[in-house]
Amino acid sequence: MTDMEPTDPNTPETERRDRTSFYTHAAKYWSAVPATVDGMLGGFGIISQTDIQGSVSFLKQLFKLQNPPGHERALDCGAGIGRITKYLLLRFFNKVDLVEQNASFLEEAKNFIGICQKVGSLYCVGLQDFSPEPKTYDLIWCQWVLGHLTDEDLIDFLKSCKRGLKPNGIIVVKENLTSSDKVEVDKEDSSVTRPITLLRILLKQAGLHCIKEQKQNNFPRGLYTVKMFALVPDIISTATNSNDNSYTTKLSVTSGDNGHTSPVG
Ligand SMILES: C[S@@+](CC[C@H](N)C(=O)[O-])C[C@H]1O[C@@H](n2cnc3c(N)ncnc32)[C@H](O)[C@@H]1O
Repeated sequence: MTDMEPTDPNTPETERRDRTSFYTHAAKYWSAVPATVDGMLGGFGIISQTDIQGSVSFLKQLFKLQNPPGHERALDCGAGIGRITKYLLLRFFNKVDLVEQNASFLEEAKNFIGICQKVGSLYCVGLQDFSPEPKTYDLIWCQWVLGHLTDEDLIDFLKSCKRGLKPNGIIVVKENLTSSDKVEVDKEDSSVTRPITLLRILLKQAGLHCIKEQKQNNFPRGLYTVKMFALVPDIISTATNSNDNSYTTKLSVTSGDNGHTSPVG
C-alpha cells in the first residue's frame, strides 16, 4: 500500500481498537463518578425509590407465573454500589452475587449494603469478559448497563446469561430506550441508548424470548423511556442447543408505552 491509499476503517484491527477504546473510555468515565446512589443514577438519585418500586412490582408478577423462578440465587449485573442488590434482590433471594467493572464501587458496596450473609461473590470484571457459572441463577438482573456493551458483546453476554440460568430462571433487562428508531450515542460516558426495535432484534439473536414487559412509570418528564423485559431461553434456539435450560413459555406478553422518556446513560 502506498502513502496515498486510504486506510480501510473496517479492518479487524480498527474494530478491535474501537472496541477497546469504547470500554476503556467508559471505565475512565465511571472512575470519576462518586460511589453514591446519586452517582449511580447520573445525578437523578431522587428517582431511585420509584425505580425500585417499579422493579418490586414487576418481580412480584414474575413470582406469580405458572413456572416461577426460585428464590435461591440472583445476579446483579453492572451492580455499581449495589443499589439494586440492597433494595430489591436481597428482599427476594437467599444469595445475591454482584458483577461490576469498577473496583471502588464494589468496595463501597460492602459498606452500602452492610454486613449481610446473603451477599455472595463480588466479581470485578466488565460484562464483555464475564460469563455466569452455568445453571446457577434463578434471576439475572441487568439494569442501566447494557448500553455499555457493543451489540456483538451484548448478544454473547446474554447467551452466557442464558446458560447461567437454573430451570425456570429469568433474565430481567431494565434499560433506557430511545423514542426514535435510532441508536443514540453518548460519547461522554461511552454508551449507547437503543431503540426498542434494535433491542428486540438483539434479544432474539441471543435466543431469548420475552414473557413479560412493562414500562417504568412515574419518572420525571424529559428522561428516556425505561422498560423492563422478563426473558427466558427461546424454545426454538433451546431445541438446537441441548446445553441450555428448557422452557414452555405459553405466557402472555404485556406491553404499555405511553411515550415517557429516563436518567442514566
Ligand atoms: C448507571 S450505573 C447503574 C448501576 C446499577 N445498575 C444501578 O442501577 O444502580 C452503570 C454501572 O455500570 C457499570 N459498568 C459500565 N460499563 C460496564 C461494563 N462493561 N461491565 C460491567 N459494568 C459496567 C458502571 O461502572 C456503573 O456501576
